[in-house]
Amino acid sequence: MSLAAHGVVAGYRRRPPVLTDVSISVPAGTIVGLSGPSGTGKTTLARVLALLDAPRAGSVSVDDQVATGTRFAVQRELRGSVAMLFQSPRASTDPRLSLRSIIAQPAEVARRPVDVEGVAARVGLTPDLLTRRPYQVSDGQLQRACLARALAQGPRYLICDEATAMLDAATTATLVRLVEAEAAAQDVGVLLISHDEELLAACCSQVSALADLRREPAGH
Ligand SMILES: Nc1ncnc2c1ncn2[C@@H]1O[C@H](COP(=O)(O)OP(=O)(O)OP(=O)(O)O)[C@@H](O)[C@H]1O
Repeated sequence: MSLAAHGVVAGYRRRPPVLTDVSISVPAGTIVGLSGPSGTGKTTLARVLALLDAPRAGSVSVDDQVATGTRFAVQRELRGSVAMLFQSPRASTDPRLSLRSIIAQPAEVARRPVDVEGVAARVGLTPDLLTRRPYQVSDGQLQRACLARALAQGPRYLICDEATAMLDAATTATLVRLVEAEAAAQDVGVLLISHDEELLAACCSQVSALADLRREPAGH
């Protein structure tokens, strides 16, 4: 059981591809680290693995089932199977919504029942915070709400793309412990993308540099 990219080629519009023949596997229940210099394509790979963007070539599979589309066009069985936690909780939340609505939204769109209080408790958000809007909570609290939103979808895999880069050391440690607990308790496979080599070494069973996942086409 794993989330896997097989020979993925991906990029933006007519520009040359950012990723060339990249393969990676994130086994269920494990935390795999991904490092690499800025601008080399980690977020691009994350978005392809999260079934948000389609690869130009190659494929993504979730528990051996190859994804046939992206977003809402992905086959029903894989919808919501990969969740993503982004770097900036403020950029990835609607400032007009309460934390309760933010957490519930993706599950509601997918017409799935969601236990907002339960999932909020799992990430350490007290009920009084659920009525607040993003500007009324700290970055750390908002990132917890984003994690709760991701978990509310019942994902089999979670991709954290520099999700702690804007948080202080103590909040980073708390968030990472929460993610570790989810991986262990729910058998969620996690891809942890970070520039922080110490963080990756501390919590990942395996760490890859993006450059090592890439095989240049023959002749290059
Ligand atoms: N929406 C987009 N349109 C066009 N080019 C893009 C877009 N997003 C990213 N790129 C380009 O693709 C390349 C890879 O970007 P990407 O964000 O995947 O790298 P990254 O390794 O995640 O970087 P960072 O560590 O800074 O987040 C960069 O050259 C970037 O400028």
